[in-house]
Amino acid sequence: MSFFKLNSVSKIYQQQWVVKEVSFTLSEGEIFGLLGESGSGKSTLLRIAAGLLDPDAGDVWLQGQKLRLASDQLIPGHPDIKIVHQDYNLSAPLTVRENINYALRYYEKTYRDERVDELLQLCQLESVAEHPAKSLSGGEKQRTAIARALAEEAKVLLLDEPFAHLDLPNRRRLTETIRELAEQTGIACIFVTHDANDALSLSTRMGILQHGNLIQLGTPEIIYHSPADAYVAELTGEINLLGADFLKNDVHSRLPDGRIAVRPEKLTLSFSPTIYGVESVVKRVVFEGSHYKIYLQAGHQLLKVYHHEVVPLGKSVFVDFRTF
Ligand SMILES: Nc1ncnc2c1ncn2[C@@H]1O[C@H](COP(=O)(O)OP(=O)(O)OP(=O)(O)O)[C@@H](O)[C@H]1O
Repeated sequence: MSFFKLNSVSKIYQQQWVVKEVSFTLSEGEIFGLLGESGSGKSTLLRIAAGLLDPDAGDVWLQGQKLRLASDQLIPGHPDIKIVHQDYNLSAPLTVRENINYALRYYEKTYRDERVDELLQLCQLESVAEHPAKSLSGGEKQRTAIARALAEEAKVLLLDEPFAHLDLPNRRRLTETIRELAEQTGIACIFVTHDANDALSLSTRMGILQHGNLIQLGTPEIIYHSPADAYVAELTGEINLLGADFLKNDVHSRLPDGRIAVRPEKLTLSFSPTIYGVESVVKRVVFEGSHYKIYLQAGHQLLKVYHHEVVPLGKSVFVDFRTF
């Protein structure tokens, strides 16, 4: 029995599939990233998973129990499944502590105070506990919204674009918070994002949504290194899509369209001929911090390679494709 399961879930709006027969499962403590472009159906799927929206077909299961339809309930949703929306929905004049406390207003005071302290610590909010919500940074607001959602213990946490509008330090902090939450409480988490880096770095497993279809499901490593098609390859990072005839040997696996997908970091560049090296000319050089991205022309094929030092424009170099 899986902990949390979406079983062939579909949603149709105006005769269009917005979500089409999507199935996946989550174990306890798992963090599942749902990656897709704007309009791919991520928020719709998340609302169905929360029990807030009825699917047109399929069902959602938590610990072997089928979720009741939203339309069958006075207050839609499930007590063990919490969702944090993009707008946070905090009470601006109240402090962080008060915002979390409010979610526990029906509980006895001693328990409430203890639980709020625990959540402040878990969500790294102790230093801003007495600050009003309106004065918080985007990252602090997001963590407060998560703490409030988790005030009553839950089994599944659903996050709609949790990294949107966050700068890099806040993204890192939130990543850490979500990881710790999953490890310490065993909560299963689904987050939706249109940013491949967030999905790759946080997910234990992830799914790619395109026009409502879940086109690939797997660990970040599998999806990054063995994308199902050119769309997934391009969505998840820099990629060289080599024409079907570009490489004579078949050491690289091919995409369904016959092309070969190779990440730039898998290629090596040398300045003297090598046995398998493909001769090419440097067209453009871009500094990207940890490396230079070198654009090369090899016959009709444009290539991208990462290199540790700058290379002069127009120089002839050799690219080796054997390295994996
Ligand atoms: N209530 C509705 N009625 C009609 N169409 C809808 C409704 N809700 C969503 N849609 C459509 O369904 C599609 C998927 O929307 P959804 O919000 O799930 O996508 P998304 O991947 O979350 O997009 P974004 O990243 O922009 O939030 C879009 O084309 C949207 O216009």
